[in-house]
Amino acid sequence: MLDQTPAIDLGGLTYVFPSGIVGLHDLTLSLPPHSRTLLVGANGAGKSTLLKILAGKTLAKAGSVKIQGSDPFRAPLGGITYLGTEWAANPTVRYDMAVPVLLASVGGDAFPERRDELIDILDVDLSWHMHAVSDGERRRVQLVMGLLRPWSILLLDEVTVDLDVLVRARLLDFLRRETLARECAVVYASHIFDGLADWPTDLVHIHMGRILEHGSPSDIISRTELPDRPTIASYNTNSALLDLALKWLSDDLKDRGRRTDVKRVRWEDVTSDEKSGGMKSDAFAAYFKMSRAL
Ligand SMILES: Nc1ncnc2c1ncn2[C@@H]1O[C@H](COP(=O)(O)OP(=O)(O)OP(=O)(O)O)[C@@H](O)[C@H]1O
Repeated sequence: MLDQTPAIDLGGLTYVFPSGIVGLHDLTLSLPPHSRTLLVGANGAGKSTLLKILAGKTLAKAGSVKIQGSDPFRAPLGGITYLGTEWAANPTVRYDMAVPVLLASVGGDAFPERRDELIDILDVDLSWHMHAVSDGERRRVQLVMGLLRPWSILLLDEVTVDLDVLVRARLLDFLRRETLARECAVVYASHIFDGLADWPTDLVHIHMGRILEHGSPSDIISRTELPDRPTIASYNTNSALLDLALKWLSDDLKDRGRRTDVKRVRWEDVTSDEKSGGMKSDAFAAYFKMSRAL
């Protein structure tokens, strides 16, 4: 019988920052094995916050998070790989260090075939030294290091932004092949939709810490009325996915309203009633909207 355990399963997940600001509100989401999920949302929507919780880096205040049936914070399974942009800013990856030394330090020799395939796909030059590479070249090394060990859940937070289009396309193709060949899943937050039309199996629209939509791109695109004219004057696209993202983010902006029109409210300002059971009350929704719009 096929294993039906979802790759990722969230039940009423709510996350509150230490400052008291609500970051994620009541997220319920199930992503199957072999899925490739694209998180779509404006800057500040909550994508990184969610990816860090999935990676087990932060503990959510309420609700449940299960990665292949286990809580990634309390009972980490291993096999979760999180790749974010902060790695490249770490001074230690800007020392005069040869790339083969770095790859060996993360166990490259244990996966020689995979290592060599990734070096080829990401077009990494083994004579590079980390103090003398471009941002995109440094990113390629990060990706080879991060993808070396076969992961079961891969969480990518905008790490393809500084890759050239060819390397990005080859990387996305590699990830697609991985999800087809093994029981693994990818969640990818990106603002770049070029070439992604056929890549995701799942789209998740996040707005101000809430999931507004989840489904397959074809289902969502077929049920969404997309404007026949560009959402932004003189910005013409040939991609239904990009049109959808532009529509979602335009609607989100209207829904959020002007930043100057909202006042900051904190978690403790919400009554204990609303925190415990009435999360969907108008008062909580208004609180949540205000807290996220600042
Ligand atoms: N430590 C913090 N305390 C309070 N609020 C925070 C904290 N860190 C982030 N935020 C807020 O949480 C919201 C979500 O941030 P997050 O980084 O998850 O957004 P994002 O969707 O990944 O955005 P981007 O596309 O810009 O990367 C933002 O409004 C941000 O200002």
